[in-house]
Amino acid sequence: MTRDYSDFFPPQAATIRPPSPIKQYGWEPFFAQQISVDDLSATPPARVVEVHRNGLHIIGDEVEITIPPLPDATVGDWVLYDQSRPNACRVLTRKSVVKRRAAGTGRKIQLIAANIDTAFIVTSCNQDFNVARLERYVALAFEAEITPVIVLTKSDLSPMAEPYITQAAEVSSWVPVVAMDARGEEPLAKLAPWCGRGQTVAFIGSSGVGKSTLTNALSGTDSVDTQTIRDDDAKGRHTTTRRQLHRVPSGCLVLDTPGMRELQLTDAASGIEDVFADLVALSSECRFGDCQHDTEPGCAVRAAIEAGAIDASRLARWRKLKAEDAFNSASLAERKSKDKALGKMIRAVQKSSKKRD
Ligand SMILES: Nc1nc2c(ncn2[C@@H]2O[C@H](COP(=O)(O)OP(=O)(O)OP(=O)(O)O)[C@@H](O)[C@H]2O)c(=O)[nH]1
Ligand SMILES: [Zn+2]
Repeated sequence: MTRDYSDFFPPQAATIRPPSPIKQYGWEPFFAQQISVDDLSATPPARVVEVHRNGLHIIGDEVEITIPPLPDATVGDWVLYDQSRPNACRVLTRKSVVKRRAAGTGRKIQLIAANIDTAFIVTSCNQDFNVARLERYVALAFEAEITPVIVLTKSDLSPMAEPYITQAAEVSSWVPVVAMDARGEEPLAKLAPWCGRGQTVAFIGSSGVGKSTLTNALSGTDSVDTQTIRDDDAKGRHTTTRRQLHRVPSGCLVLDTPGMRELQLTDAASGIEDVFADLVALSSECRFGDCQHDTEPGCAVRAAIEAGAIDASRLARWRKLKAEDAFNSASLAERKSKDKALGKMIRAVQKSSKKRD
């Protein structure tokens, strides 16, 4: 009898080879279940890792190529690469998508990025810290179906980071808060839970809060600023054209697109409801279904404020965010309409946003 000793030997090289490119780029069952085995061999999946003016750079298993732009694809999308008709590649259903409305006529929806798993909402422990802004970004992430994480940088500069952490934690009980000095080793360890292999992350926040510093910390380099590709645009100004996913040593993919940094609140009604879920729940107990929580009798929201259970400023911020969203989401025609209520609300929002940033 021959005995099988194979269990005593180390695994064969073949079984420990690195994951396939698509796994490294975040391929997972959510996408796999959208395609048949036939699709898989005829039109292999590939991820859009970079968008530039004349095409989309895609990477898959044994595929790395630039294809013509597809009207409904953006950075982060998975496409089924059709070699014979590259300009007709199918875009797979997304796990998440960030969009915005273009300025100007038509206010068409523009896709910013797809299939982001985690949005790191970055602010610093100093005068940049602003609860209303955090709520706005968290609402955007919820709306886009992205996991938000609040990152407080410059904890080394503030003798008292604790009050900032407490306030950030009050934004939503669903959103973790991590504080750090973005310049050292801390980011790698503290962001690790969201930065595993194939995870796609993005940094959102105002200028100067440390987004590039954090990106460099994950990359283990200080190359982000210097690597930015800049093109002269028609007006002779320098604008960055880079919209790309880059892989970092931990195996996660960091999205770097200027559009992510300048997000407006648009079409985010349900994201706002999620951030203010406590107020939404209370509203359902108001006597009137359309209660404005103003002077109406039987208002559960005002009762909670009077009882000290919620802060009046939180109600004010909820209203402002809803108004801002309604304004930004309105079509041009709606904006021009003579609807007095909308006009009044728009003026109020414009006035308050001038004060804000
Ligand atoms: N002391 C300290 N400085 C930091 C920290 N994070 C960032 N900085 C510094 O703050 C400055 C701005 O950081 P950036 O990473 O360029 O900020 P950014 O968010 O990428 O800014 P934009 O590119 O303008 O959007 C740099 O000089 C950083 O070194 C931190 O945690 N502690
Ligand atoms: Zn009410």
